[in-house]
Amino acid sequence: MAIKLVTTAAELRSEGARLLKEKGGSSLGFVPTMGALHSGHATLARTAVAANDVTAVSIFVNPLQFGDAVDLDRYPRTLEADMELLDAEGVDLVFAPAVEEVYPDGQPLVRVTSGPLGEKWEGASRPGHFDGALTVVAKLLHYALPAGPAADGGAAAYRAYFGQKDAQQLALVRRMVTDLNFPVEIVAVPTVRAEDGLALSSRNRFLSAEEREAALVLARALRLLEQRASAHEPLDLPSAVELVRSQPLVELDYFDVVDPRTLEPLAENCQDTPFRGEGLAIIAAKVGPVRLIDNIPLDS
Ligand SMILES: Nc1ncnc2c1ncn2[C@@H]1O[C@H](COP(=O)(O)OP(=O)(O)OP(=O)(O)O)[C@@H](O)[C@H]1O
Ligand SMILES: CC(C)(CO)[C@@H](O)C(=O)[O-]
Ligand code: BAL
Repeated sequence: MAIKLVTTAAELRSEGARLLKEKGGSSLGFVPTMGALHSGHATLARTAVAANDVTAVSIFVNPLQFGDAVDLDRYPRTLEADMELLDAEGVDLVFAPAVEEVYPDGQPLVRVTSGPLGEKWEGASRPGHFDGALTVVAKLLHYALPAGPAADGGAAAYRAYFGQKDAQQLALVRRMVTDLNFPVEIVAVPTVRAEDGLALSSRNRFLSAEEREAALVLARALRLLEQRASAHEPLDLPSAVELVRSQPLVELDYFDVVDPRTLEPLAENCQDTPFRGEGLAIIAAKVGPVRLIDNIPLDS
């Protein structure tokens, strides 16, 4: 394997700098993950590798973003397989720190606050989740920041890749880097789906065959709205909600159409008038033991 595994922030820094120098490189791509990698993550890695001289991926199951200890304990950890997948995508460096490396003093006293944008939707169901996620993303972005000048003497370009599947996380990360002046470009990667439409997620493995089949209604309902939007028809959100509610194994949490940046509902656009403009249909539901989220951009 050409890929290299590092476990400390110091190693990540020195290896990153060494690789940039060795490749005469002027750009570093960084992909934060929690491991248990699937084709969605592979696409993030591939996108980063194609656009940068050096690519680093972090694998860290961040306790700070889990409210539920059971969810944290059972989160899948598959480092060996993850390394193989990333090696095949041409990733240079994997940063897989222990919890003590990231939080040497236990719980951090000072954290990033996600504000009102972090309290709605996913934040309402998982209180504190986005403060925990943004705090670790801030730390990871600092760890991976390319050191030293690029080959041409300027600063190395620094890009970080996030999936559109976690739309609220993406919107919050964008706000964080803007509001707090992080020197990194955030690149969004479209959601990768299974052939039947289910958005890939590390937690899908906990679905039984029957639950997985039932979960397809999420993507189906989103597609319905997408089709109506592109046909310039009224979205008729209530009928799409009804479709999801008709599936007994699916316990719907929320389903709405929102502004992609603020995640504020676009209520007036969802009923009887043809949909106009840009929106994002977002959905979350519990299917068996798993909380699933999905979304689809609407453009009309
Ligand atoms: N299907 C997907 N398509 C594109 N990007 C994805 C997909 N699934 C996850 N990602 C992105 O990969 C990065 C790491 O996500 P993470 O490790 O939490 O994986 P995950 O599959 O979302 O796991 P889970 O949903 O169980 O938390 C995030 O930026 C996330 O948005
Ligand atoms: C961005 C992230 C790696 C932070 O722990 C996580 O929330 C994820 O995998 O989406
Ligand atoms: N992909 C989002 C991370 C989480 O569910 O904790």
